[in-house]
Amino acid sequence: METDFRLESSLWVGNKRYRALLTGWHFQWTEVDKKNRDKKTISVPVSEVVGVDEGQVEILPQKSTEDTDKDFTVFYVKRSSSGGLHGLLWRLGRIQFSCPSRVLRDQWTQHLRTALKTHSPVRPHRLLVFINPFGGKKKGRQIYHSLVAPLFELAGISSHVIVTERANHARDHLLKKDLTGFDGVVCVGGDGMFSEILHGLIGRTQQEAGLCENDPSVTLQPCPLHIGIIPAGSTDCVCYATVGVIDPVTSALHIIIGDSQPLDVCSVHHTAALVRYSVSLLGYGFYGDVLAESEKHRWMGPLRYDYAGTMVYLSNRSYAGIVQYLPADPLLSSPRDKTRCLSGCSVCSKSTGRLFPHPSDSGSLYSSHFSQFSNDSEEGEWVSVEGRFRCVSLTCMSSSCPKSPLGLSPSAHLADGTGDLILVWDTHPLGFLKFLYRHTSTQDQFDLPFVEVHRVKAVRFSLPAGKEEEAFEETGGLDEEERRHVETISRNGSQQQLTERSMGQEIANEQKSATPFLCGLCCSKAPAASVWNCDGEILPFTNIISRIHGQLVRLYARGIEDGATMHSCSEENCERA
Ligand SMILES: Nc1ncnc2c1ncn2[C@@H]1O[C@H](COP(=O)(O)OP(=O)(O)OP(=O)(O)O)[C@@H](O)[C@H]1O
Ligand SMILES: CCCCCCCCCCCCC/C=C/[C@@H](O)[C@H](CO)NC(C)=O
Ligand SMILES: [Ca+2]
Repeated sequence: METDFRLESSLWVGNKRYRALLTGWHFQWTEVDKKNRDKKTISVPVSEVVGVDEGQVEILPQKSTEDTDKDFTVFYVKRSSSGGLHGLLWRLGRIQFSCPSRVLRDQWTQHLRTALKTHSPVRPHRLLVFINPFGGKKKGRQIYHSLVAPLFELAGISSHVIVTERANHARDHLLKKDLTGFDGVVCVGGDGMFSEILHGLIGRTQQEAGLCENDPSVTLQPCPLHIGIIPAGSTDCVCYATVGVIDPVTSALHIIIGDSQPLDVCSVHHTAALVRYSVSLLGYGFYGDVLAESEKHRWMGPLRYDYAGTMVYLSNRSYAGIVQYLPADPLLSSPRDKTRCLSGCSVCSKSTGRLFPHPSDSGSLYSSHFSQFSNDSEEGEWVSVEGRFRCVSLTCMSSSCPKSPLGLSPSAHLADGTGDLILVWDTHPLGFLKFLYRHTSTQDQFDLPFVEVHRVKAVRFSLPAGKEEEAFEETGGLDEEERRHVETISRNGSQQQLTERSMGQEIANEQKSATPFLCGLCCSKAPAASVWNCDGEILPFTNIISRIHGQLVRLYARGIEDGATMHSCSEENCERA
């Protein structure tokens, strides 16, 4: 196989002579001096070659080609350090070769193109792109058209672009419209836009598979379309945690070369109905209160989270609750094992076999039906704890973000089929501050006596008996519309739920009146219940059941690259800042 693509010859770059070599998996070029001695080599995996063009090609300020008949240009991924604890920035590298003859030039371009097709079979050809024109600093359109579209064009990707006109436009399109011919869906925006795509694609896939999303025991069908995220929001946590940097060009290059990163998704249910999906944070207590408080100060922009964080911290709240969880197999990994889920993570790779067993395998951990909601299953026993909590958080991944470079749970895995449940018991204000502060450094936030972390497959939360009534009275309970909503979901399935009612802003608005913080600093009586923050949306229910679905979606990403150990960095395909 390797030898089929082998091509080696002398080529020129400007007035320097190079020996270029294409083997099956790598394209490399080595400068050769006048005495025929090798100088530096640059080696690029074929899978990271973006495109090959005849002539001398420039893409900036716009694509132009000087069609000399002995030249060709190769575009490839070039890395540079992000300078932080995190991943590597990717840039478009470009090199123009001159050949002694046109025949040799054609041989090079043909061989490179064939190698590309053979070694990068999963590259997208056609993409559906949704741009939120109002996300983040409202630069989504500009980011896409100036930084991303020229790269897609260079790589021969055709895209159908939709600029969204309202919240849930992208989600509804994915649920209802013809998606034939698309290889993937790209969102240009923040975590809220990603969540729309997530809900649209998961819903569409289950609809087509005839599966009911309401039932937490149903094994959901993984989505066939990949998701690409071009970060252009005020919070881009999913992008940061799966790519390692928030950078539109890096993300566009991951999409172009067809990188594929499976991602666990948590479904959240109330009684017999799906409420929402979550990937980064399902948080009750502190994170719920911060979101509820920040919604009241949207005009502050991204600063509202800092403001709300401070106010909620000062309000010094804790909440009573019953948390039940189904532990994951402790022999496979632990949230305190000090490992990090990096590109090529072995824990996630091993999980793939467990999550998607061959039909002939018997006795697999994940049978076709989720029997984990009963205690008599061989898959483990539910553990129950009750008390007062500062916060209860569940995350399917590390949830690293610029504020917390290692994340809510630094050793969580993107695609191992489990989530990390973090229980922060009621404690004195300084203790809680220490816990929060440790998120911003490399200090272990779990190494505190009032903090527990468990790797889990499912979680239930309920208010203690008696408190339910109290919370219901404080929040006004479910209003008539919400009751109808739940009944509708139970009767008709979640598709109707998704299309009938936006789960986002309306709920946030309705719940504003119920926001615990309203009784916050100024009143004496602390509220009995907080609200759930589900990836930045407030949930309309307190008692919930959630289940982690392993590798339910795939992103155009590869996890965080560890700059220190990157093979290609040592081969000078890396520009260190
Ligand atoms: N055209 C539109 N008009 C209004 N809202 C929209 C539009 N398109 C998308 N949205 C909604 O905007 C919300 C926020 O979008 P996004 O995540 O892209 O930006 P953000 O600035 O990071 O968000 P946040 O305000 O949550 O931090 C999403 O939940 C999405 O549903
Ligand atoms: C004294 C310093 C306190 C610093 C506290 C830092 C804690 C940061 C933890 C951030 C976790 C973010 C998890 C991601 C959540 C997203 O799903 C969601 C939507 O974008 N974002 C928010 C803010 O809810
Ligand atoms: Ca996980």
